[in-house]
Amino acid sequence: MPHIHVTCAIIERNGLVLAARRSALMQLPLKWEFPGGKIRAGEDPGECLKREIREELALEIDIAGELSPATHHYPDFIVTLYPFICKAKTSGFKLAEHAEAAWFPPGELTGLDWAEADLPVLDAYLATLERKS
Ligand SMILES: Nc1nc2c([nH]c(=O)n2[C@@H]2O[C@H](COP(=O)(O)OP(=O)(O)OP(=O)(O)O)[C@@H](O)[C@H]2O)c(=O)[nH]1
Repeated sequence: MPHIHVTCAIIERNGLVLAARRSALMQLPLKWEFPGGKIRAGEDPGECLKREIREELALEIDIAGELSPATHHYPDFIVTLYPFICKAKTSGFKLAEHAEAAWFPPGELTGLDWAEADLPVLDAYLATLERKS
């Protein structure tokens, strides 16, 4: 079974968080995710993430922190997500691959239909916000 290693970005700006919806043509069609992508051989995960966010959303980010990696077994592949908490330098983005993307108040994120691997990541992120408040 293939095991892929994927960075993903929890991008914050003005108290909102960016979530993106996979296109109908992608794996896990129409599921919401934290945008990112596969780490290339020898690539630094943070650099991978900045590259992916630039390619997919034309957005520049700064990395502010990271959460523990989370491994999930889908029926046909295993993914380990490497989640980073990021700050967007601007609010505007341009979709290159996703069906849609939008800025959400953190409390609304749990209402989205997430890729299963993201659920523990979302919980861990929301827990960091609880600890801050
Ligand atoms: N980017 C991203 N992928 C996720 C998340 N959760 C999750 O299960 N995945 C899965 O991890 C894989 C990442 O693939 P991708 O298609 O986003 O990565 P990529 O841009 O490097 O792909 P490519 O090189 O095939 O174009 C997909 O199978 C996707 O369904 C997530 O939060 N973000």
